[in-house]
Amino acid sequence: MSELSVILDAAGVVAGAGGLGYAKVRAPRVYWSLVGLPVTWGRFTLSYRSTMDVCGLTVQPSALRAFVTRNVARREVLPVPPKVRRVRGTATGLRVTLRLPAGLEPADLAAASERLRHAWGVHSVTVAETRPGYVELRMTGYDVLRYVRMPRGVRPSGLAVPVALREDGTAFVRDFRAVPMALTLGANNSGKSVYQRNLIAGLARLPVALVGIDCKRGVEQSAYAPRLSALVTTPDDAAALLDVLVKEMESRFDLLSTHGVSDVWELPAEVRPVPVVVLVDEVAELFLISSKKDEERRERIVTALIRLAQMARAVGIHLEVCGQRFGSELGRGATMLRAQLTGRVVHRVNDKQTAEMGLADVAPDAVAVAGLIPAERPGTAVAADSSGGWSKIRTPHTSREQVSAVCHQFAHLVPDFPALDRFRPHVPTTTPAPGPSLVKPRPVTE
Ligand SMILES: Nc1ncnc2c1ncn2[C@@H]1O[C@H](COP(=O)(O)OP(=O)(O)OP(=O)(O)O)[C@@H](O)[C@H]1O
Repeated sequence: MSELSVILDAAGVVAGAGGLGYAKVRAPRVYWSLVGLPVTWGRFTLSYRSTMDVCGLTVQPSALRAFVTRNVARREVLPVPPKVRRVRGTATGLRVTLRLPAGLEPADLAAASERLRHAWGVHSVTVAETRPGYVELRMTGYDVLRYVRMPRGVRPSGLAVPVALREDGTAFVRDFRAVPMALTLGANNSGKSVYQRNLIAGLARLPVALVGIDCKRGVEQSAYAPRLSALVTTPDDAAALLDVLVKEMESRFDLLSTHGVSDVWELPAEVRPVPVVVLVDEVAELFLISSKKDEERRERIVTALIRLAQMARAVGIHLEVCGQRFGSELGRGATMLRAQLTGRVVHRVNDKQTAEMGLADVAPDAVAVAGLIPAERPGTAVAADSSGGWSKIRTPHTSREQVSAVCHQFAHLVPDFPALDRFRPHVPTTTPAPGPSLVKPRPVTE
C-alpha cells in the first residue's frame, strides 16, 4: 500500500512539474502568476540591499540617517540603497517604486539594469522616472512581446490610443496631443499595416474625423470606409484633398484669432472644431513621379504636407504617415517633412540607413535596436519621439476584418464635415462578418 502511495506521489510530482514546465512555455502568464511572481518577490525582498550594494547603487547616508542606522558594534556607517516605497505584482512582472537618495539618478539605475535583471532572475528590468526623485523598476517575468496581450483596462480616450505593448509590459499609447505628427517606417511585411489597424481600431471609437490617403488603390484603407470622413486612392485626388485640408487649417486659424486663443483646446467646447487625423499609407507614392507633367502635382502635395506638418497641430489636424523608407531619395521636401513628424515608429528595416532615417535625429541610441528586429517577429518596432526616450514595442495581431467590423460599429461617430463631403468613400451595404471585437468591443487590451 505504502509503495503504491509513493508511486502515486511521485507521479503527481512529475505531472505537476511537467504541467508547470508546459505552462512556462505555453502559458507564461499563468506560470508567472503561480510560480514566477512569488519566487521573484521573495528573491527581491531577501537580496535587495546586497544586490544594490554590489551593483554600486548605494550612497553614504545623511548625518541624521547615519546616526540612526550606524552599526554600533563595528562603529561603521553602512551605505544605504534607495528606499523601497512600493512593491506591486502584475500579470507580467513586478513593479518597484524607489525614492532616490541624493547622489543617485535614474540613469545610474538604468546603467545597472542588466545586472539587476540577472540578480533577480527576471526577463528584463527597465527604469522609468515617475516624478522627480522617484523611479519605478519595471521587471518583466517573461518575454511579453512573444504573445502580445495588452494590459487590462487601457482604452482609447481623449486623443490617445493604446496601440501596442512595450517591452516593460506597459501599453504604448499614441497620444496625438503630446506628439501631434508621426512617421511609421518598415520593410515589406514588417507589420506597418497592423500597426495602423490598431491605431484605426482605437481612433474609430473617439470623436475624431479620420481621413485616409492610400495610393495603393485603397487596398488597406477601403475596408475602413464606414468610419472615414474622406478616402483618396490616387495622387491626383490626394493633391485635391490636401488643398482642402490646408484651407480648413487656415479657416481654423481665423477661428482661433477671433476667440483670441492659440490652440483649439483653449476654445469653448461648443465652437471647437473636431480633431482630424490624416492617415497616409505608403507616402512614397505621393512623392514619386513618372513624367514631367506630374511634377506640378508633386509640388502641390509636398507643399501642403509640409504646411500641415508645420502648423496644423494648433488647429487639431494631425498627420500619421507610413512608408517603407523616407529619405532624401524621395526628392525635394522629403527630409523637411520628415523633420516635422516627430513621433517615430520603426519596424524591421532592410538597411541601417532606413533605421537612421527614422531614429537618428530623435533617439540615436535606438538605431542599432531597430536594426536587430528579427523577421520572425512581425509587428515589433522601436517607438521614439523628440523627448529622446524610446521603447521596444509590439502590436497585438489584429486582422483587417476585425478593424473593418469596428469601423462599421462606430460609423455613427463620423462627424459632420461638409468640406470633405466630396471625398466621402463609397460604403458597401453588406456588413462584414463580425470579428470578435464587434460582438463584444474588447478594449484594445486583454
Ligand atoms: N503584431 C503582429 N503579430 C503577429 N503577426 C503580425 C503582427 N504584425 C504583422 N503581422 C503579420 O506580418 C505580416 C505582415 O504584416 P503587415 O501587412 O502589417 O506588414 P507591412 O509592413 O504593412 O507590409 P507591406 O509593406 O508589404 O504592406 C502579416 O502576415 C501579418 O499578419
